[in-house]
Amino acid sequence: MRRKIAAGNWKMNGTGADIAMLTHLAQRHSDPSVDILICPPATLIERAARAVEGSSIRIGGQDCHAAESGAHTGDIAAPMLRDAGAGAVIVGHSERRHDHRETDGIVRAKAEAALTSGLATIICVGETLAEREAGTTLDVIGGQMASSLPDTLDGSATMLAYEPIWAIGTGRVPDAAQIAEVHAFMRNRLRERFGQETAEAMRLLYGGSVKGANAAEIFAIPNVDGALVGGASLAADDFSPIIAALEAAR
Ligand SMILES: O=C[C@H](O)COP(=O)(O)O
Repeated sequence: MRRKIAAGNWKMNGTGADIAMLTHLAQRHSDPSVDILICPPATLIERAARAVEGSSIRIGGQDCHAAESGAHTGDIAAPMLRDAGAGAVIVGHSERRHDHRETDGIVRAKAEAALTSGLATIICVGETLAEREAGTTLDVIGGQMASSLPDTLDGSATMLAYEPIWAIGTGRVPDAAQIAEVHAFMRNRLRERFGQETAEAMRLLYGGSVKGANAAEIFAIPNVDGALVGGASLAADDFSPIIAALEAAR
């Protein structure tokens, strides 16, 4: 049975003052029946990890470099994230793919580095609005999966996040049938490539305008094992109802 996960991606938001949010969240969810992960900006990882010590909240990075160390100004290696207190990392977010021109090959190398370092790894895929409207969504997702996922992976340490780009930060969410179709497709593709055991162990997250108000409906969709939440993960009052909806969906 896959344990559900509510993952928050703070993106380029947050300063030291926002660490208090984590303490509130930890108090509200002292014994959660789902995993809770917060990925703050790199500047806050160490402080965040210290703030949630002894609680069930885990801290993750938003990106890592494919190399273990070296001359890569401004980048952060997976072992550095571990050292700072992170237990997970997101790779291949559409904002990284777009802003930093990260290709599937780069995402795959990052995922390999993250998994090798012992970080739980969330690999993101998702189509643009033009691709959705052209009817090529499954081709796009299939292609991203084929080229962004490492050939060998630990299903329990690897998560796949479906994030339609047109739903990120827009308030626009695919309908339940659209999410169900993509998630079933992803599970099947995983089964074909990695076998039943790995495919069943991998958690599939949905991301894109998840809020307290739509969380229950999204979590009722088959093959949705949790969410990758942006805007609504910044405040405990917004993220908490999403965690509660996920717990109720078990
Ligand atoms: O990583 C999170 C996603 O990009 C979703 O962001 P959002 O919840 O603000 O739409």
